[in-house]
Amino acid sequence: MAQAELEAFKSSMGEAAAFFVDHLENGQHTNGFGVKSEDRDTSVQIGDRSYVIGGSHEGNPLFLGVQIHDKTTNKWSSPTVLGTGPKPCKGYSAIVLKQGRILVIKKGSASDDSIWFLEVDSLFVREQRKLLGKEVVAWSKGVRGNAEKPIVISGPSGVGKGTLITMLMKEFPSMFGFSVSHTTRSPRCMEKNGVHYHFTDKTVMEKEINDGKFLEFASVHGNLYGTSIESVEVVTDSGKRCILDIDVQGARSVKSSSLDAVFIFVCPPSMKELEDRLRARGTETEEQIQKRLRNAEAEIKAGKSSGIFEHILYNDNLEECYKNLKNLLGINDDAPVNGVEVEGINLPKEHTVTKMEDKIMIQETGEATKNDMIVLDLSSINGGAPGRTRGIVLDTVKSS
Ligand SMILES: Nc1ncnc2c1ncn2[C@@H]1O[C@H](COP(=O)(O)OP(=O)(O)OP(=O)(O)O)[C@@H](O)[C@H]1O
Ligand SMILES: Nc1nc2c(ncn2[C@@H]2O[C@H](COP(=O)(O)O)[C@@H](O)[C@H]2O)c(=O)[nH]1
Repeated sequence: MAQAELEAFKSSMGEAAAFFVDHLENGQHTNGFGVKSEDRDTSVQIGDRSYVIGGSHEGNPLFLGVQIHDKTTNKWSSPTVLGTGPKPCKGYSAIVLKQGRILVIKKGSASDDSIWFLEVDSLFVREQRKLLGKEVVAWSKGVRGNAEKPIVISGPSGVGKGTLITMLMKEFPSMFGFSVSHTTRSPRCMEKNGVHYHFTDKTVMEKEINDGKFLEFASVHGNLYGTSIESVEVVTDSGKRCILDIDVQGARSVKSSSLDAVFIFVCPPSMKELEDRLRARGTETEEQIQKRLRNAEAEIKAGKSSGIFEHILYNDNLEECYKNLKNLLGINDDAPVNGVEVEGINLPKEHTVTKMEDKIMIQETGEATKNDMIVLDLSSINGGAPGRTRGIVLDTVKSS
């Protein structure tokens, strides 16, 4: 589009402050068959709205921008953007999918950073829109293949969750990975930042929660704890099965999220034994021990009766409980010790994109092209914002 045409176009579309619109699509995107494959910004139209993808988000050069133009009001708006989105790059192809998603393909990017989904009217986005009372869109990174279900382990403080998880990770280091939570509590003497927890400040954590960076969070024994989306995805991306050690409130939030997990609750043999273990650990003051024991009663009740947990383990004899944990996870001596294979998606730098039902055809363009075509099968995609969109199947069709 020439500069003069662009200016005329921008004024006819209403004012988009400091946002360069390279081109806007016309009706071809409304039926889901439209394609954009030029440099810089791109846009797709869904109903009366154009979603313009490009530039930067709120002036931050590390975050790709999203703006919405509403045809009925002729107004531009900047939605709240949830999730961790792609960094801006040279150009994008975008295509409208079902269920309020836009597939965004980055041009010339690394294989683990090429496929993204912008959710504009998914279940998650609708919920967040209602919750926040404002316009919301959410990014989700596209990943090839599926991951094994994460494991959520809850139970009262001192019951032995950490001990069991450590045993599992020690015996199967390439199979399991720990989701490192954020917390506002102070580190214990042996605890390392980034290993046991991400120790953080309350204001910083609250800001990140508001920015949609957390899968769940809760106030536990007087401090704020939470699982960032990144903490889970980092483990899953490395091909390992993710383990979350979180309280019952957190487990409840995860249960109602898009993360399909296995939920395990660990019970103590008695309250007396729980108290003895907490005291023997020697990490809490008397006041904190009392607080944790008071909370334990309610947690055990909720753990047994809330319907969140499909497995209840009693940690009396440690070795026996560990064996039961391995059994319910289906780990026996014949189980493979490797995680899921992780592969990126290598896409040609210059390409055109077409859509046919659930398949996206990516055809290389340019002088050195071999005319091979990459097909992304999206018929089995699952998950989505605020986490990854998994289950992309990739095929290459060689030119004859
Ligand atoms: N079956 C068991 N028998 C005796 N002691 C145990 C048993 N399991 C764990 N312990 C001990 O109990 C203490 C508490 O265990 P652990 O720190 O793993 O609990 P936790 O559930 O992770 O607690 P928190 O929620 O506070 O992090 C530790 O000192 C641990 O060695
Ligand atoms: N909801 C969440 N609960 C969490 C998270 N990380 C840990 N926890 C729970 O907090 C208590 C106390 O832990 P401690 O390390 O201070 O002893 C324990 O029950 C954990 O399960 C989290 O990210 N979210």
